[in-house]
Amino acid sequence: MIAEDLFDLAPVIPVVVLDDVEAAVPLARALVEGGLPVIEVTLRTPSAPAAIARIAAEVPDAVVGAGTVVRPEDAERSAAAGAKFLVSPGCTARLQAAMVATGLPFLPGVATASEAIALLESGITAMKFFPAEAAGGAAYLKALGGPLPQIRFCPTGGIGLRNAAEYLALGNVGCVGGSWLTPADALRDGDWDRVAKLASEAAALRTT
Ligand SMILES: O=C(O)C(=O)C[C@H](O)[C@H](O)COP(=O)(O)O
Repeated sequence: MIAEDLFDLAPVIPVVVLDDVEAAVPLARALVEGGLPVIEVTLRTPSAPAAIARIAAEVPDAVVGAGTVVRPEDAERSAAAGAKFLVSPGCTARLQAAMVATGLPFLPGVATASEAIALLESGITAMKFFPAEAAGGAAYLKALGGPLPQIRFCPTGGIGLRNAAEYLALGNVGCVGGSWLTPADALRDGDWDRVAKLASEAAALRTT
């Protein structure tokens, strides 16, 4: 799998912050059932590597990756846990080298033309655009597509059902990411029906 393949699997990548590792498998099943098989588990919580491992082992239809990869060792331990892809909010040469070394597809984060060009110099054409809304939103991303049409982005940060379609309509957007599919209270209460419903609403967004 290459990073661009993630764009073809689903219009939305749920960004998951998991405290309870026991929630990982039912949560992943609910997202898959709703039509969103690509799942990003952020490394913001200590349970993330175990959650990734559980989903990789027990939910074969899910494509589980690691988010909030900010240190080289984050890339290594995510790969060891069984992550199928990596996502970072920004990128440095060291972090890029560590992600490349895993052999996994990855979406490095950028917010400016210079950051995007630096990655293009390494042949990387799939990137995360973060923080999407705060950095300028769909209008900004559309403008980047003028001089840099070869890059496809996964915008993340401030995206929800209300504005996802605006991004997905852009030619340089492969998919969008966001945490709105997995509200903290739904995870706490084990309300998997609600998660599946949010996922199916989002899965229906694909316009192409
Ligand atoms: O954790 C990471 O790797 C990030 O880079 C940031 C997340 O993608 C966003 O925080 C999700 O944004 P919201 O949907 O606005 O909650």
